[in-house]
Amino acid sequence: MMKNVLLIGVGLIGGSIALSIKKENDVMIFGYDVYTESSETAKKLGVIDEVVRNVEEKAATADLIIIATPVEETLKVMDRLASISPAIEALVMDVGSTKNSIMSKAEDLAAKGLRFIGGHPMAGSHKTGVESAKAHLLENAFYFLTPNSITSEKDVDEAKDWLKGTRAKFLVSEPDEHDFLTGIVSHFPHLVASSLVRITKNHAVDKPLIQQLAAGGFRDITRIASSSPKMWSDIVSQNKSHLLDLLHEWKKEMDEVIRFVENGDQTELFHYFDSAKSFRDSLPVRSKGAIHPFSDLYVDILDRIGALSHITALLAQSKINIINLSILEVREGLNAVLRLSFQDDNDRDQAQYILQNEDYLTHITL
Ligand SMILES: NC(=O)c1ccc[n+]([C@@H]2O[C@H](COP(=O)([O-])OP(=O)(O)OC[C@H]3O[C@@H](n4cnc5c(N)ncnc54)[C@H](O)[C@@H]3O)[C@@H](O)[C@H]2O)c1
Ligand SMILES: O=C(O)C(=O)C[C@]1(C(=O)O)C=C[C@@H](O)C=C1
Repeated sequence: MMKNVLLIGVGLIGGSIALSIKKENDVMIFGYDVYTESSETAKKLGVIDEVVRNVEEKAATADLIIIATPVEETLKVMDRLASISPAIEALVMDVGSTKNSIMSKAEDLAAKGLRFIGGHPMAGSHKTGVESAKAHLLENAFYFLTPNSITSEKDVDEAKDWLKGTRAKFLVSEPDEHDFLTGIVSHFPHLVASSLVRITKNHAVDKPLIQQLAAGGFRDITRIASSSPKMWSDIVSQNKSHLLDLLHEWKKEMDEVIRFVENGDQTELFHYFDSAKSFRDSLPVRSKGAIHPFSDLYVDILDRIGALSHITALLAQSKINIINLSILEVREGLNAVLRLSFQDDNDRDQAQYILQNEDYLTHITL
């Protein structure tokens, strides 16, 4: 029997989950967004089946409701759903990057009959909006589920079943453990990336050449600073306590770095970089999520006119879509490394095959 899914917040993550649900289920997906243009675009793209204007009416007949708004908005949407009378029967899930505040709200609303399970896919992008949604965005990524005290095993299984088309790997966790872990690997790095960009911006006022030079490493470490400011200001407000601890730890770490640099002690500096390198190199490169939102291929190229266009033309002829492209190192006349990002491993492997046949030296990892 056809089921009804109501998506509230029709953006990158909500749209991607809607597409993955469509793949596996006989469903009608109804989309509501504060910006009606977003839900209208989603309908044109086939991400949702119908644009919703009256949330309360659709919620009453939905089997599943997915809240995919910025996390401060999620709290308001939850209140709104809990105030519907008679109480809605749908399983309600969210996708927010924080879980403590949302799950404590869910505990409060459980008394009003709101059947809620928290969720957070650990993959995404700095891009926003339904135009960037992909059915396979969350493939192989970890997907946190945070049940509350009244969530039954049956609800957890129901949630996993709805989300099976994401091909994500589920992790059931306590909300506070979730916020601690994601604080370290996602939220805190975000603050650091934005602070690096701001320091650079301040210097660029007097020295505009900085903007031209900020390529390679700077772009790698600051990509996430291009994400949605609303999404991130909401996340930081909701994970305040863990982030304050981490920021104090970071200050101490920087004091130590200042000491190493002041002392000019090569051995201390070497160990500092070496221990960071060992841990970074040990991270699983093939898993999706925090480290690898897309599949990358590295290609050695010569610094010659037409070198880039030759590669992009070869891939275009085979209809392989390059999601992103960057040059990691280039000094005049020497080899450079071109990093090509693809939507998935399949595209990457095909690209590798084509380029190797043309005698390009390619690598999956650097
Ligand atoms: N972007 C990522 O990498 C990522 C990954 C995992 C989880 N998340 C979480 O997913 C959620 C959505 O993020 P996104 O990246 O899809 O953002 P997005 O900006 O692409 O989509 C959010 C959508 O919610 C809409 N919206 C805002 N307030 C609303 C409200 N009150 N009612 C209805 N719609 C409203 C916006 O108009 C927008 O279309 C956030 O909670 C975020 O923390 C994001
Ligand atoms: O790849 C990115 O652009 C992301 O920022 C994705 C990322 C992350 O930090 O890993 C960001 C926030 C989400 O809650 C989950 C994933």
